Amino acid sequence: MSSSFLGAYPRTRLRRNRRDDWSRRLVAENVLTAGDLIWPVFVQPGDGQRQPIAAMPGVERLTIAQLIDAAGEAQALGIPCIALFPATEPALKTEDGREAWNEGNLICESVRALKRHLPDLGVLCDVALDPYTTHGHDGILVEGHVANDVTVEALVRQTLAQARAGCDVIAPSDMMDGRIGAIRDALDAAGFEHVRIMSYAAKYASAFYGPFREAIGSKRTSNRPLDKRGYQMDPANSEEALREVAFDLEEGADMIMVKPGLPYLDIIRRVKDRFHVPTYAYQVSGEYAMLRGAMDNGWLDERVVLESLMGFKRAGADGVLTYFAIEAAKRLKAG
Ligand SMILES: NCC(=O)CCC(=O)O
Ligand SMILES: [Mg+2]
Repeated sequence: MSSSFLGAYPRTRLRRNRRDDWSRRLVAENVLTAGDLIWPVFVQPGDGQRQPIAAMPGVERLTIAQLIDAAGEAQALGIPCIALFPATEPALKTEDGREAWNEGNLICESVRALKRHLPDLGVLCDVALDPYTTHGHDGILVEGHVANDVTVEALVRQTLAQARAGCDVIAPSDMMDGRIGAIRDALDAAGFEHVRIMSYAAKYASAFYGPFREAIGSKRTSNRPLDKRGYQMDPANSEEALREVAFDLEEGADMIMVKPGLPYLDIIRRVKDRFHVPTYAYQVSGEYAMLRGAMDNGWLDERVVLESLMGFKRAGADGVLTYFAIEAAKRLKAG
């Protein structure tokens, strides 16, 4: 025991700094601001009503016109960037997911509209085939397995379509080997050397993505969830996550992501300590559903939103993709 604890009472009292609001703020080690948030938004075709997502109460699919309004609100709240995910019409889905590189697809049209109306808001586009394939896998199947290299060629086509539409951040979420290098080369060759890459570098095969699949309409009709363990990481592994991140950085990633968030805070910390690069967490749909469900039932109060986001900052994340972005930014503003 250190000498400060000798005698009847401690000389060093950690509670002193906790006594008042001003000194708590003065000693705070981490801060969470709206500038740390990326807001994922689901876009739907047509010009109908906002569509609720049953497993994500409070989250709705938006038409492009509704997206522009919502994105304007996000920007006004200080959120730097939004991420777009499409609810693709079933008729447009194919074995090879070719709608992904159709320059007129819902995502490309959304990006063009956003850039026209809100040129200073960052726009991030996911790169992977799952919203566009009939089978729901992130790539092209050959003999029942997602084939790496033909999928990478498809992802490059998808990337270029999104970059031409005006996308600022390409975010490959497919976990194919070598895709970051291929995408970087293709972007540079096409004159898009300013377009950033945020790699989903350590993306785990997780059951926490369940509600997302409903949101983009790639949920299986059978009860058996789609098995993506052939390309996404095993939750048992963390050394492997460091190798994934190392390769993606070598291949040219500007920012890297760990996904899901809350059950993988240890990975964020290890990645940050090892590589010292811009690192992001994705608080995924299942994490949103857990917290939202508990709040809606009165089992947890709403402070859990900012507390969960601060957890990512403390773990070493520079920012968080979160469906709570608007709500969190409003809370931060309210103080
Ligand atoms: N590529 C994006 C996702 O898979 C999101 C998962 C989620 O929010 O559950
Ligand atoms: Mg990889």
